[in-house]
Amino acid sequence: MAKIYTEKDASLDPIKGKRIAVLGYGSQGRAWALNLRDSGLDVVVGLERQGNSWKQAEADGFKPVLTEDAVKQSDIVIFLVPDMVQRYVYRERVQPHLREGMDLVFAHGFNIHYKLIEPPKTVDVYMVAPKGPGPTVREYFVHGGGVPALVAIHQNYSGKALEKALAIAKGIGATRPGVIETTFKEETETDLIGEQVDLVGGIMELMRSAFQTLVEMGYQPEVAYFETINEMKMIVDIIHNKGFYGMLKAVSDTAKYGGITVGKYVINEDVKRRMREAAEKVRNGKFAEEWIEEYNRGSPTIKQALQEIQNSLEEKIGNQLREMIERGKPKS
Ligand SMILES: NC(=O)c1ccc[n+]([C@@H]2O[C@H](COP(=O)([O-])OP(=O)(O)OC[C@H]3O[C@@H](n4cnc5c(N)ncnc54)[C@H](O)[C@@H]3O)[C@@H](O)[C@H]2O)c1
Ligand SMILES: CC(C)(O)[C@@H](O)C(=O)O
Ligand SMILES: [Mg+2]
Ligand SMILES: [Mg+2]
Repeated sequence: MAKIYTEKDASLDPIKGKRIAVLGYGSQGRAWALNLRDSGLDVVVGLERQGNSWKQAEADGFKPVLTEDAVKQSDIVIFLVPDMVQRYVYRERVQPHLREGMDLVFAHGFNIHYKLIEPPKTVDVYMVAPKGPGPTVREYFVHGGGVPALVAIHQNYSGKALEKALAIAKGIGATRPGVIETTFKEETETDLIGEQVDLVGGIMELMRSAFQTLVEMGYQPEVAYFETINEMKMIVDIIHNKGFYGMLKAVSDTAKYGGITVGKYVINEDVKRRMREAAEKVRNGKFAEEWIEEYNRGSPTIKQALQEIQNSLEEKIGNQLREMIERGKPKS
């Protein structure tokens, strides 16, 4: 059984009075900086230059400073810049100012697990990895909840790394639901595998393939959009609240029978074999190598795919229907 920590196991005391540098003010950076500040902690936002993130941080009431100035004045440094950028930020802005006893904190284990960053033994290195997108980390916190997270310790120089990881988790709201103890290896590999085969890649291509199938068969794209893409949230919300059994209870017997039989026919052993292949590429480091190379070439695959998706029929139809979709959303 996994070790789960909740509010009663965590205190802010181990990090009270310490200054926390949040490096990056994007998806997670903004959520963490705001949540930690609202939890009464001393946060400074560190950024590379005066761009959009800088303006956003100022609009939220922070006084951002350059990355290395944030590092110099802080005890705890949280890496919330993109994974591919972290090793450069570490090498150029963090490492030269590292002091014995400082903490390096990650929201995902990529750079530590694949040894792109190798900190000295005299600092604590730990992770608090929210299991949800940054804007949700903020939204749940504001409404009194929190997104569950994983915590892991890579280096425990002080002997207090777990207490501090739990304090950060509490500060962002994650101990309200609970946090699970893991390792950098388990978090990194499961996070990458999950987002590839399921959360990001799998679900998107499942929905797009279903949409395209209906349209290619001559059905109206608007009808196809509501059927294969828009309704997904409603079904997933029921799974989220009540599990698969609860979802199957909520749909018709016709949908139950069709779903149970055809689901396994479409998402078959062959699909699972490919999931396993993708997972092995994460485990043996091939995916990391491939992603680093893509990033070093200027991320052409990402750029091309974003353009293709933006111009796709499903996206255009979705944008056309967005007003209608918005009108139907609950008002409170
Ligand atoms: N996005 C998520 O919901 C999510 C969820 C869990 C964990 N994480 C992890 O959190 C970390 C941050 O990811 P994110 O998605 O929030 O990042 P992001 O892409 O939203 O980060 C953007 C921030 O990084 C800065 N930045 C971008 N390029 C930079 C560069 N070249 N040099 C310096 N700063 C640069 C931007 O100015 C901005 O402030 C990653 O380790 C990621 O794996 C993200
Ligand atoms: C939000 C996700 C997909 O769970 C996260 O892992 C990320 O990398 O953005
Ligand atoms: Mg991820
Ligand atoms: Mg994730």
